[in-house]
Amino acid sequence: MTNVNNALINHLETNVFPSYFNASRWFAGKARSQKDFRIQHTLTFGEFLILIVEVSYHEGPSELYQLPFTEVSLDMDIPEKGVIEKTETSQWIDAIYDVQFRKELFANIFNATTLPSSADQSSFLASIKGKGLSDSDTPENIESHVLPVDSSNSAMLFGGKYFLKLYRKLFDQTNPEVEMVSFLTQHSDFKNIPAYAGSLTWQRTGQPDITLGMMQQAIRADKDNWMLTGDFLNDFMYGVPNGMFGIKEWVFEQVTLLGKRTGEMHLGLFAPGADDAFAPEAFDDTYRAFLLHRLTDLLDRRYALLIDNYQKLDEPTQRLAWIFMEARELIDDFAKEMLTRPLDSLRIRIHGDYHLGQVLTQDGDFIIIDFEGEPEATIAERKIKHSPFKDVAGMIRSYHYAVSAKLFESHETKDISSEKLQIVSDRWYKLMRETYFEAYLEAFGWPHPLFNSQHEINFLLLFFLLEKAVYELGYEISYRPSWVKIPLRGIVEVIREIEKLKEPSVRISRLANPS
Ligand SMILES: Nc1ncnc2c1ncn2[C@@H]1O[C@H](COP(=O)(O)OP(=O)(O)O)[C@@H](O)[C@H]1O
Ligand SMILES: O=P(O)(O)O[C@H]1O[C@H](CO)[C@@H](O[C@H]2O[C@H](CO)[C@@H](O)[C@H](O)[C@H]2O)[C@H](O)[C@H]1O
Repeated sequence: MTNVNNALINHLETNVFPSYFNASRWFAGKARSQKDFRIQHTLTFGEFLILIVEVSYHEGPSELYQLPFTEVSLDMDIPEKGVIEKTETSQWIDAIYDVQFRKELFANIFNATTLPSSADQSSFLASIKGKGLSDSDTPENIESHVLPVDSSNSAMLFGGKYFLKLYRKLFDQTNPEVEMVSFLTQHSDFKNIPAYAGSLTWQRTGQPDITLGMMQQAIRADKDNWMLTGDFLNDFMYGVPNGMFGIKEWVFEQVTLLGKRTGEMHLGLFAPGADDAFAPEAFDDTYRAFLLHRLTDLLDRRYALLIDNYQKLDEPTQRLAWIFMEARELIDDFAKEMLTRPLDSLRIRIHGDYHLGQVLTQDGDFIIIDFEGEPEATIAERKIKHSPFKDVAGMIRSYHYAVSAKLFESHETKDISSEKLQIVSDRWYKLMRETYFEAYLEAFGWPHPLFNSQHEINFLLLFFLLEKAVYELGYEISYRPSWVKIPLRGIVEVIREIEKLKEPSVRISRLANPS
């Protein structure tokens, strides 16, 4: 049984965790000024411990992280990233690298066990078994390994059939992903997600449950849709230098299928008879004010970021940035319409961070993953119901990203003028957007309570396209400065569409060619 005394706790907090956490891919606080690392709870899980570590910062809210913990002998082969500390006699490791810990996780979910995790019985580790876990996959002989997926969480595979995601940064609530995946698996006909197989929750008396992990059926994915769309574009791009605009019928079929699956996902989430967490809601005043506030706040932050980084941008990107800055009033006026427009469409729980990378391809069909919601949003925001057009806008933006990234960054097109590339890229994007969107609406047999009229459809789609592109601008400035022009082009495109809705006299002048 793993044991930690006060001296060890102190040592870990002071001497070990600052460097260990900062070297871990899953730690989200690397760029923040860290104050301290404190083991807030040590939860007993069979022979193992799960440490709940609070990281506090000099500014902003603190964060909670989960670190499974155990001591093993020095001769046990542990990947470097799993070794928390080596002593002369043993090594302290992240317990996910111990086969016994993984067995314990699987067995607890399989048996839907609830274990006391503190001596005073005030907290429990409760496992739930989902419909996707077969009774015949008994824990005794199940093989397991940690997946090399290096992201903000850790992942394990059991018997080649079950994928378990262990959440690292914890929310003080049930993770939205568990709510979404279990709802779709257990209360809808939607089949294009990996079925929910179970979860592990930390339960505390008088406080909200905290999700520690979720298990789903494993997907043998050939690739994700970002890669698939890249293949479409590689094919398309060969014709471009020869003045050919050719898209294979197969591409339209795949984009149509994605529109259909997206529609079916939203139909699965449209559940008028469901309880409060999933029942559709109206565009009431509080929600409208929330949306406006969110967009205005995002715009303020993005304008500030753009000004701070303006000198680092190349000239064509600076020109796009200018169009965006000049259009602030137009954008603000458009955004304010959210308060006053008649909107009878309904809103529901949605994916929340929907893009081509979140759709895997398997056996010629699509499987949708990663329902955790938008990384920048708070946990409460991630559970808010939205128009499903927020997801649709996310996917449309993704097609725009795919074609922009390919045509403007590839060797094959380097001798073509940016004006010409812009025309070709716009044409490809519009065709995909239209194909995807038509197939999406078709899945509902429009009209539908989620999309009340063509006016509402146009307005909501434009609103969420704008919001998404403005969100992406921040993501690119922070992580991929050479791609800043992609969301800026997306913003300019929305500006042009807003202009079209206005009288010609208030159209702003085109300061530059958006290239
Ligand atoms: N059910 C699954 N089966 C197999 N692999 C999966 C499954 N779900 C996700 N993956 C793989 O793990 C990666 C990370 O999953 P994701 O849900 O995006 O986690 P994160 O939010 O930590 O990035 C995906 O890109 C995919 O390659
Ligand atoms: O890591 P997540 O999948 O949660 O999402 C974040 O990273 C995405 C990039 O990996 C980012 O997506 C943006 O870039 C994609 C291409 O790399 C593009 O397909 C998306 O349309 C675009 O939004 C996403 O915004 C961010 O939340």
